[in-house]
Amino acid sequence: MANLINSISGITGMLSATELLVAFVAFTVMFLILKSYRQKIPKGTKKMPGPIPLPIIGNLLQLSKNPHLSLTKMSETYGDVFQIHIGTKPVLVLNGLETIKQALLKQGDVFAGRPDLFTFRLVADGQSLTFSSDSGEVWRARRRLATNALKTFATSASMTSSTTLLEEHVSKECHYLLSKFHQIIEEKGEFDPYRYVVVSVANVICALCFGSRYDHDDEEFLNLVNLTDEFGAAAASGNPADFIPILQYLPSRSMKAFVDINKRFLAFINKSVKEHYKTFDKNCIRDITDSLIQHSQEKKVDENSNVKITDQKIVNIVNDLFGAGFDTITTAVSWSLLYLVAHPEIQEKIQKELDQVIGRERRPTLSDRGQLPYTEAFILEMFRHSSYLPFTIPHCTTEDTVLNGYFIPKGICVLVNQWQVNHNPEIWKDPFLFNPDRFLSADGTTLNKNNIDNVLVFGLGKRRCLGEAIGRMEVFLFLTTLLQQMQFSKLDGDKLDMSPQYGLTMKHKRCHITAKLRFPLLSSE
Ligand code: HEM
Repeated sequence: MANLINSISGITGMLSATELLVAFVAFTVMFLILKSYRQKIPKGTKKMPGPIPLPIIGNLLQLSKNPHLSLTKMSETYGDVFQIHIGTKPVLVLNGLETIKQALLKQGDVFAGRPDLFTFRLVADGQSLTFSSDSGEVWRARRRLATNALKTFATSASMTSSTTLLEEHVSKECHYLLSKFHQIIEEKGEFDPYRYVVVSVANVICALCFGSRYDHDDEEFLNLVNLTDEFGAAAASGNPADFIPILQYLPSRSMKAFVDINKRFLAFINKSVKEHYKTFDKNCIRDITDSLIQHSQEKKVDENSNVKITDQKIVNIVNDLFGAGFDTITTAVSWSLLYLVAHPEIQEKIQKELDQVIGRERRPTLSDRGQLPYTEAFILEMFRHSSYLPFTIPHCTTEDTVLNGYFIPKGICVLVNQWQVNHNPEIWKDPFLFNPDRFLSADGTTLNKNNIDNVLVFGLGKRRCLGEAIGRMEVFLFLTTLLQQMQFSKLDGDKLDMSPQYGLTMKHKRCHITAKLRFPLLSSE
């Protein structure tokens, strides 16, 4: 003991008063940070496991450039429920299908919140149905309105034919898209599929929301719909700026771009909404925007509850539908084209099935879905293998709870790892192999229901994607219509780079492919 005191006094003798003060402050700060990491755990529950955080930055370095991969790796050590720290903020990471079902389905209300994140506040002036932290009565009523509006303007029957409005819009856009592909191939021999698919898909949701469409060469529209890469990068799960407040004040090129994108998006939507107000006629409801204006004027938002919603919060639901309705589907179609050129034998099998079931005289319709099991299996495998929405949008807990015996505090940000579920070797044999057959019965004639339910792409429970049905229909219609009439292939000698770039939706690098018509284009009628 005497030795220890001697050595301490020896050391202090060598230090100045200023150095001692700095050491004391550093020690106190460390102590306070470590104390802030310690949680009080109620009796009978366990503390969540997880990697030890560093002061100030937490586990930021371990997240790496691909958080879905690093968090999946961590789940092998810590299990389905674990905690990391981004900065000093705790974040819960959920893995494993059964655990995720337990949280989002069985304890759905508790896990239905959205965290109050810096980037989320920048979307739609903080009024977004999807990203704002509102998860109470107002969010529920807005969600119902959005769901009903989509149903009315997408899946109801068209006045002019026996198909749905969605089929009509997709069929028209596919015709323009195929003509455009054909024209570009004649001129240049190759094309960047994403560049054209995004306009066609955005035109479908534009038709539903605003009753309008734009040309493939409309620069203003092109600039708007091509902003999604930067949006997805900033809104991705685990953005440090959402958790380390000082980063919000430092100059950042990507954050400036994100603010700018949101402003431009809002300006585009507001312009369309304004025009709708000017020409609104309650006896002629033309599209989703009109129907939302009508709801706001008649205040028939929700007959079952007394919830009061501002007109603005009703009408700007169209912002969420437009934003969510094109990036997700464009990314699906574009990944599909890449898988098809990487696996020409799979493309050939799909085309054989299309020729047998649909032939070459008419276009595919939704009623063909049941007769095209191989095509459906391909779409499921594209969703699973790419897992291009690696996490759902972050959730947060609305009250203290217990999951798998672990204590989960109220208000904790929750990352739901869809990628881990879709690549879990306990569910999927050879998870990294692209193999549509895994979704088919042994004789290849029917889909395997159990495996379908194991793919996680649209989230689950209260916050599950409200456009899921339309999303699945649209991906099916775009792909079958394109593949029926055109054969796609990679450029000679080209090595496809299929590595995904991390974001809210993960995209492949832009690339060029080529294509040829399988028979003369079907007419637009
Ligand atoms: C293939 C296409 C699509 C995929 C893969 C997809 C996926 C997702 C995912 C993963 C979420 C987050 C779920 C969660 O946080 O737990 C979500 C939310 C949402 N999606 Fe989709 N989506 C697609 C298409 C669409 C379409 C076409 C629309 C509407 C036109 C749409 C509207 C929404 C909305 C409004 C939310 C937020 C729901 C809420 O917070 O209550 N989505 N989607």
